[in-house]
Amino acid sequence: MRKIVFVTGNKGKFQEVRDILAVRGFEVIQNTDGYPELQEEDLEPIAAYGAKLSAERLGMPVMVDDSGLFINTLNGFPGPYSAFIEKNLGNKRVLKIMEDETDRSAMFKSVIGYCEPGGEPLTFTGTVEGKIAFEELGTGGFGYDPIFDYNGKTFGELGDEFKNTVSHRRRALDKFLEWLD
Ligand SMILES: O=P(O)(O)OP(=O)(O)OP(=O)(O)OC[C@H]1O[C@@H](n2cnc3c(O)ncnc32)[C@H](O)[C@@H]1O
Ligand SMILES: [Mg+2]
Repeated sequence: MRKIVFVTGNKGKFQEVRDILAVRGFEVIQNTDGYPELQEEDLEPIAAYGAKLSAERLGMPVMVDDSGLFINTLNGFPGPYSAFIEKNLGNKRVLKIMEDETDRSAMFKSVIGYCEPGGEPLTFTGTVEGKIAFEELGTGGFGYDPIFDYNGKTFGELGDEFKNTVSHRRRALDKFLEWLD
């Protein structure tokens, strides 16, 4: 089994990456040392910086995952601020902001950053389109999953096993694995 270190403090992300990569013959080891997240307009530079910094600090190849929810009618908000908004407002307040909006289209995006010590960071991006639900539904997943509607059911309702076949994270990891091979 090939081993890979994943720097993240997010248990939900770790479990998904672990499950998706296990099937492909990887053992994923979580490292919770963290890295300062740049304030950027998009996720790629945040993931690249986090991967580079972590690879040098730990002295081994590492991966990170910077992800977020982009709501079209809010010009992509919360996007790179997704963690901050999740923590400080939460799903109920996001639903409140979206209360009177008819365009509910949204996108989840995941950027996997990978770097080896002394090397340049690489990024692999995956997205999935959906809609902001009108209420929180389901107990699966984590974070924004209960309000992210994918073809009529939320990721919270659909559960991890299904989510992992179509998610932004799965799509980003597919690209990463293709590159690794
Ligand atoms: O330690 P790190 O990896 O940075 O963990 P984090 O939770 O801070 O993660 P991000 O900086 O990437 O912020 C992304 C936010 O979006 C949420 N999120 C990311 N992927 C998600 C997914 O697949 N489903 C639901 N919410 C998600 C996540 O819970 C965070 O609040
Ligand atoms: Mg974070």
